[in-house]
Amino acid sequence: MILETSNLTKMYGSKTGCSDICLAIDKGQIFGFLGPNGAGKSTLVKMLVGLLFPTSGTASVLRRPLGDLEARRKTGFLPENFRYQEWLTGEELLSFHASLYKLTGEEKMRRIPAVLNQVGLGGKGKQKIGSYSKGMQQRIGLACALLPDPDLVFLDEPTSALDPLGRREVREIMMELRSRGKTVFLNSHLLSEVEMVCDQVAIINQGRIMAAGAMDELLVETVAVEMQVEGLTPPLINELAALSRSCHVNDSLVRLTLGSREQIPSLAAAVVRSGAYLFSLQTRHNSLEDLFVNLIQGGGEGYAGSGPVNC
Ligand SMILES: Nc1ncnc2c1ncn2[C@@H]1O[C@H](COP(=O)(O)OP(=O)(O)OP(=O)(O)O)[C@@H](O)[C@H]1O
Repeated sequence: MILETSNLTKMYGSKTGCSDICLAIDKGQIFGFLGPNGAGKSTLVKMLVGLLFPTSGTASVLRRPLGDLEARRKTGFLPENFRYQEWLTGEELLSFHASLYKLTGEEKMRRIPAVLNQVGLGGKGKQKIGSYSKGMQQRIGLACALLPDPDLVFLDEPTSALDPLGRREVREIMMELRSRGKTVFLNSHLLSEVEMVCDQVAIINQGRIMAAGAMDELLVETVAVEMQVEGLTPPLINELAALSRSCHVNDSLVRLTLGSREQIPSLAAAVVRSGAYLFSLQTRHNSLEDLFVNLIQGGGEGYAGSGPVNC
């Protein structure tokens, strides 16, 4: 495993940053780490890149203990709220980061133009960072993270300042990294983006992992159903709610989430038995957003696929 944590916990005094985090992430994956504001995402990433000491629990990064210098040299990190020295040019900033990574002179000469091209800043390296647009600043941050050709890269909201084309380019960069066997740990609020690129995801809320697994397994574990029913009565709504994980009624439209497709006939049977009229029943693609909203708003019935949960 490229990254493993076991009961990793961070307390800020009596306040929980994150608690009992158990993850195991394999090489060559794009791993999506999701959660609402204040859930504990940055706390976990900061522990994994060596910026915070855990209160308890253990972790290994690139098969070495937390804080190991060799592992840090092969780890890239794009923080969420970065602010680089505006008086430096893009090349000077990269050169500074290359020294921090202890790249040799030859590596510097090779990697700096390579990462500038990779993030779409080819030809812009001599411009001062103060003159960069927000999107360009995000790109130069990504270039810093990719500078050592890392085996593992943590990207905290890497596309928040980018336009749709820029977002697509960053997705392509992540996929290209994966195709070379690199591992990407992606923190993002953009669920559709995570759904497009990630192989595995974990959802965290109030410091605890609520769901984790391979993306395709998590999304088929629930079935979303929409029914058009005339003559809904409170007892019928109660019966439908009892048959489903979640049930929302708006006039004659009933939206439900089921644990499996096998439960669909019992919904139809309940409607017919009650004397109401079933005009339509359709299943719809369950998006990551559905899963996220159900878990966070529904108080969290956890799902665990065969994926990245470690304990
Ligand atoms: N330095 C700190 N001192 C005290 N509490 C902190 C500190 N940093 C974070 N917290 C608390 O820890 C919890 C997790 O915060 P964290 O920043 O890890 O969440 P997050 O998921 O990254 O949030 P966001 O998506 O808003 O960036 C929150 O309740 C936050 O208030």
